[in-house]
Amino acid sequence: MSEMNGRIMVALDFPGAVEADRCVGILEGTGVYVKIGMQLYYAAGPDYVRQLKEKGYSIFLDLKVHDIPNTARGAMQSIAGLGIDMVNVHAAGGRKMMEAAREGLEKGTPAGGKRPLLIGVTQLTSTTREMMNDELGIEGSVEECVVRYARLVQQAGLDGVVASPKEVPLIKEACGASFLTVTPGIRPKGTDTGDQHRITTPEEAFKLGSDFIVIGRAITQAANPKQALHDILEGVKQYAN
Ligand SMILES: O=C(O)c1cc(=O)[nH]c(=O)n1[C@@H]1O[C@H](COP(=O)(O)O)[C@@H](O)[C@H]1O
Repeated sequence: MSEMNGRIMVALDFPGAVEADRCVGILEGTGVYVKIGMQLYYAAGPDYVRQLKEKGYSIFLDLKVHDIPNTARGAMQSIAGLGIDMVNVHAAGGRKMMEAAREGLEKGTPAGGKRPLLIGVTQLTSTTREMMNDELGIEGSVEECVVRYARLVQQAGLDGVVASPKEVPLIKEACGASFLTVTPGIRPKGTDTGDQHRITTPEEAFKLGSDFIVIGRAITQAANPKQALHDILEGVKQYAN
C-alpha cells in the first residue's frame, strides 16, 4: 500500500449509517482517510464516528464550526472526546474564535492522547471571485483572500487550511511547507464539476503540493466506486515522498 492512500480523504456524504456502511465496506483495507461531514453526522451522530474509529479509520470530522469564541471552544471540547484525527472551523470566524477552538480541543483531549489536527476553512471551493466580490462584499481575488485567511489561521495556532489545490503554492509560500493543506474540489478527468468551481484533478492537486485531497462524489457516486478509487490511487502514486 502506498503512502498516498493515507493522503486521500473519502467524503462519506450519505443520508445515514446504512448507506455510508456500504461505501465503508468498499474502502476496507485501503488505508484511506474518511471524512464525515454535516449530512452524515447530523443523521448518524457521534455513535457512528466511534464505530468507524473502532474499525481503525483515520477520521476528518468536517463540521465547519463558525460561532462566537465561547461556543466554538465548547464544541471543540466535545468533539475532542470522540477521538477523531482532524476537525475544522471557518477562518471567517476570526482569530479569537479559532484560538478558542484550539483551546477547547486541547482541553477535551484525554490525558496522554493526541490533540486532533485543527484546520481552518478559507474560501469554499464552490466560491468564485464574482460571488466573493458581488455577494459577500469581499474585494480582490480569491487567491488574495485565501492567503490572508491562511496567515490568520496560522497566527491562531492551527495546523493548516482547507483550500483549492490551485492555491496551495501560494499558501505554502506564505505559511511554510509544514503548514498543512487539505484540498477538496477534486475532479478526475471526465467527471462532473457539479457545484464546485476551483477544481483540479487528483494528479494536479498533489503536483501543486497538497498534503491531503478530499474526494466525494467521484468515488461515492461512481458506477464502480472500488474501481474509481483504484484508478485515482494508480494516477497519484508517483507523488509519494
Ligand atoms: O471542508 C471541506 O471538506 C470542504 C471545503 C470546501 O471548500 N469544499 C468542499 O467541497 N468541502 C467538502 O469536500 C467534499 C467534496 O465533495 P465532492 O465535491 O463530492 O468531491 C464535500 O464533503 C464538501 O463538504
